[in-house]
Amino acid sequence: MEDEEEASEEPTREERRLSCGEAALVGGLEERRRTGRFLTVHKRRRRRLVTRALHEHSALLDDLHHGNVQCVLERVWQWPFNAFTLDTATGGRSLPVLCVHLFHWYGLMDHFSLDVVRIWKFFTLVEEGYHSTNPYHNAIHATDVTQAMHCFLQEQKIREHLTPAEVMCALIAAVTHDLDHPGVNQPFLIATSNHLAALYQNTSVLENHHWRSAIGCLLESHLAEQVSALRPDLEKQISSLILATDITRQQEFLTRFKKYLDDGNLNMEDKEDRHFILQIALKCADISNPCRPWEVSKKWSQKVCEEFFRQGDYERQLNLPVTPICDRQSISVPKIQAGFFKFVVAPLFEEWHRFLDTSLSKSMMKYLRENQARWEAEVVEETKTDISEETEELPEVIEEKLPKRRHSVPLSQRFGAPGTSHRRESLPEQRRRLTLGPILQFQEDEEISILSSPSLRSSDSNSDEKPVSAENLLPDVSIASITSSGNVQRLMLAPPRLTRQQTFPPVQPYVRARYMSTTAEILQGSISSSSGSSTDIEPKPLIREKENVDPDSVFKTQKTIIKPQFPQLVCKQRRGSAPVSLTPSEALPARSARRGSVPADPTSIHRQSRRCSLTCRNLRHLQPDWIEYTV
Ligand SMILES: Nc1ncnc2c1ncn2[C@@H]1O[C@@H]2COP(=O)(O)O[C@H]2[C@H]1O
Ligand SMILES: [Zn+2]
Repeated sequence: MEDEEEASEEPTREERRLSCGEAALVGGLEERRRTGRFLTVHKRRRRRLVTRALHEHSALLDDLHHGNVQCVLERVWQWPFNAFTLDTATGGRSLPVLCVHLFHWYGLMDHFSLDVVRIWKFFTLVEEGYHSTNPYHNAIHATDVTQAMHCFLQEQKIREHLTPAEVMCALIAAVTHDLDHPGVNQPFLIATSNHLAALYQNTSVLENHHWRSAIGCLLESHLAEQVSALRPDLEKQISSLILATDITRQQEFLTRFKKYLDDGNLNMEDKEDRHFILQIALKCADISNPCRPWEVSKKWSQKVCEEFFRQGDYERQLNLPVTPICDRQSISVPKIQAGFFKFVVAPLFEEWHRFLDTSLSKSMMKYLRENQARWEAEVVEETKTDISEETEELPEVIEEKLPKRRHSVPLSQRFGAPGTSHRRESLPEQRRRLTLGPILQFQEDEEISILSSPSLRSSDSNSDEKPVSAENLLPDVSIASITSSGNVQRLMLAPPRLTRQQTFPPVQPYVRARYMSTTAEILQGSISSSSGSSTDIEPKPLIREKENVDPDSVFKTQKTIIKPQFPQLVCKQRRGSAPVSLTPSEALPARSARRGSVPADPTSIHRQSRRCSLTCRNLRHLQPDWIEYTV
């Protein structure tokens, strides 16, 4: 036996042909094989014991975990749905569990003869494409929006007219509508010279990226092959639905929707009108969290604000003007919510209710009003506290302070650690205009003004700062999302404790390949722009691709464009929106690179293991020059 083991340590012919990374992998497998016998014994013993236990106590045969999931899924058509509960019941896999369930429920598998394995693969890829470290834009948000969409699809006015293809598009668009969201908004990507902003010419940057990523998943899961006849229409519809979720286009859609309702000329027999209603449905689903029961709604509110505040923290650290809605030091969660509910959600849902006029729409409006009243009451409470704080101060001090910004926390705490929530009031003149959301600005006269300008607004506190550009953010920044190699070089020369922010794309090459192959398809012109929408910008080609793009060719082509800058160092980086600390001493060899948002932690082990085969397959592509580009 010893001889056998010694012999097995000799490199085989196959091993000799392997690259370094692959050899390490095979080595790992060999390691397992050697210890495998031991493990097998363990497994056998355990299995016997479990079987015996089940036999003796038949009640244990009931799969509790499965039972919980079934219980939640049975209520999936009800509006007071809690995506967090489903996520807990499914062990963090709410997205594929819900979607596969819905595909079954709608009979889409049978209708389109879809392979269940490919369906699972597709939804697993989608799930993995969401950044679990985003407080809000993660897979649970996708689950929540998909469930809302499912509720809307059940409404008679909609249901009786939809074709199976339209149902499938609506569900896919809902679940992929924020795919690979970096947790920061478009102006941030523009201000930090993210390559996505350049690729999509600063227009619907995220939404263009989301739908292309969705098509990437369809291709990689080989689901696209199964619906090849439908594919052009499918892609067109999915892209157009996702592009409609660009919140800066809210007014455009609302005006059109109102006109349809006023004129009464919506014809659900007409394909274009049905598509428009699906666009509105997805928009409503996307911002439907204020219409959920208070406990669920409040949780979403806190999560979305946490994500805004994180962005504000990044902006502060980058010396960028802090987007007012993202400034934890000057705006509170209740204020953000009260404004968002009143100026964004209510106007859309009022029209949606006018269109549906059912018990569902009544119920949503009821929750919306109740929740809105709660947030407004909290704002009043806050104001009272602020006033009482103010009156405690000496009159002359108040007088002195009046024309200035008022801070409820000492200025020294301005650069407090992310996560600490300090609220303070703005200048009196700033109070007149409540600026909400990184995108929308609400004025006191209750009009919404859409900030379509991609450039960041200047803030008074930063007006003296040097102009915003990636160049002058360096090397004194602690977070960067910089794609130019010159900047990257400068970053690397900066003091050792650098933290960098990755917004896109993930380090893991197979995911990169997926997105790149989507881009490649687009460049071939196989995906036409959606419904003539002006926001669906054809991307400037990053690379010229051959007809059938395989990951290898993508990486090779990419390499010809991007010059190596800092070998090895970024391998520790994982994908995500949260800053990832990185010091040269922490850098790992290339084979240690993992995909994700935060440094590896034990809780992510099960997810990692699911990805393992894909990671291994592409390990040889982890060339430092390519990885560096992805940061
Ligand atoms: N409860 C909320 N409060 C404030 N903003 C929200 C809330 N829910 C959704 N949003 C914003 O509305 C946007 C809709 O599109 P996204 O999901 O991309 O990003 C969302 C957030 O920026
Ligand atoms: Zn969304």
